[in-house]
Amino acid sequence: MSLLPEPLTSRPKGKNLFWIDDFITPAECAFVCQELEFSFWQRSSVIRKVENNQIQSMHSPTRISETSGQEWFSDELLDFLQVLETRLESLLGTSRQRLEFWQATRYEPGGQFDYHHDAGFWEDDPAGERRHTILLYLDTPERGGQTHFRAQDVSVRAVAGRLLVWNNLLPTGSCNYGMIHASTPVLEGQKTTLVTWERLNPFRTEPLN
Ligand SMILES: O=C(O)CCC(=O)C(=O)O
Ligand SMILES: [Fe+2]
Repeated sequence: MSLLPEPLTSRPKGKNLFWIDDFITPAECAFVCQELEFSFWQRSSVIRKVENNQIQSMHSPTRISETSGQEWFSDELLDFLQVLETRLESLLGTSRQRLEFWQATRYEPGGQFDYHHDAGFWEDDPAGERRHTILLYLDTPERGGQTHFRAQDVSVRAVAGRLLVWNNLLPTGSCNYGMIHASTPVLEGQKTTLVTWERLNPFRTEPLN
């Protein structure tokens, strides 16, 4: 008999999203947060389409948080991500080659990410659109910080160890604008996440480490 809690999957009917509690253990959450403490954090950016369908990454008052990209992660954290990706490959039936590089995000009280779409920018990219968003909550803010899908009327609480996955695309492969979502303001405590996106085609040309 295992003493670890059984992972519990919640899948609201017809909503293109699900979450799994205890996808990683409290000890793993603590380990990742500790490794991230000494990572290099920068103000988070948003993606916009500008003239000629060009994509630009820019700072915006609609996103108040800090981001640390995988290029800043410690070797120990990269080793853990290998284990995590193996779990994700079997969960989603995908290959890690399709995953973008990981980003950590942290929100302090007042931090938020206003309503936006994760897809709709990469129809002409060789790696294709962002099919799935894969979001892992690493800590549990006392108040606020839910991921809110306003057109789906679904709000998911940030709980340490919870994995949230949603599909950004319609069956045709184009952006499902019904998956518009936000990270609602953190009101008390801190919210830290790890996020990646599964593209339709291979994204990584080199191994992780
Ligand atoms: O942190 C969240 O709850 C949502 C994050 C998000 O939407 C994103 O990183 O694209
Ligand atoms: Fe998003």
